[in-house]
Amino acid sequence: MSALNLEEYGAVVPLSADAERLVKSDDPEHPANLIPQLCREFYKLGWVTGTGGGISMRRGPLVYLAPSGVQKERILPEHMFVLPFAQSSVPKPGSTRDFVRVPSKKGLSESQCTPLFWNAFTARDAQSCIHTHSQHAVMLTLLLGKNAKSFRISHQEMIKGVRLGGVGKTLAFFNTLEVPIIENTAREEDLTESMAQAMADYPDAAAILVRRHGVYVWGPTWESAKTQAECLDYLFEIAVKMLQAGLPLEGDN
Ligand SMILES: CSC[C@@H](O)[C@@H](O)C(=O)COP(=O)(O)O
Ligand SMILES: [Zn+2]
Repeated sequence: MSALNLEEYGAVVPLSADAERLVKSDDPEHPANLIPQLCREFYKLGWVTGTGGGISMRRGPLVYLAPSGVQKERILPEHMFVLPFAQSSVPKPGSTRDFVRVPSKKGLSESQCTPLFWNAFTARDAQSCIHTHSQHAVMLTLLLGKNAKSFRISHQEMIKGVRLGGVGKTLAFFNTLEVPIIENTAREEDLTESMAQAMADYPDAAAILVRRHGVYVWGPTWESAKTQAECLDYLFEIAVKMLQAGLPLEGDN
């Protein structure tokens, strides 16, 4: 039987046989417990309503993923998919994926956001990535207009909660925050290449906005990804209000 070396946990876990223990833990900080709990919080913020959006986390050599198209505020630890981080290619839904653990409940498939989460894990070495359908993000992309390739804002205190590239040093009050905007596609997974390209074009960006859809935000820890998602959502919301009030997003006049 093939085995996955979980060196960090001092154990070699045989694939399939012992996989259930990957999602059973008394530790509230374990991804299998945290993902359902955070999805409940994000639901209350309007970030993951109507089944879309979510969060993925890495733990050692593994990636934890929620199921697709389910009520995200009701998912349970036993609904988690677990994939090894080391994959020969980005694990797109429907392609060959080396699951370490799949839920026994029938009809579940891993989140359609999986290859997009993977972009953050591979290009930024992020440990967690959040996808929201926040109306603040969507409304901002509409107000900025079809030709806007990015969102820029300066002179806002909450900029200080955002990190360079999402994983580096925090920005300063006098820095200008810039978040690229990509066009939406019919299927979530079809955003994979344009998100990767935007991340390459904007190495300092901490997130990617998707026009008429939402945002992807990541961080070096789940706490940092959540903090940055909150700061960015605040900035998206205030930017919407500033644009509606006819105020410039950059400068301090
Ligand atoms: C209203 S559902 C929209 C979703 O298909 C899509 O935008 C999305 O975020 C996918 O999330 P998933 O995790 O596959 O349920
Ligand atoms: Zn989405």
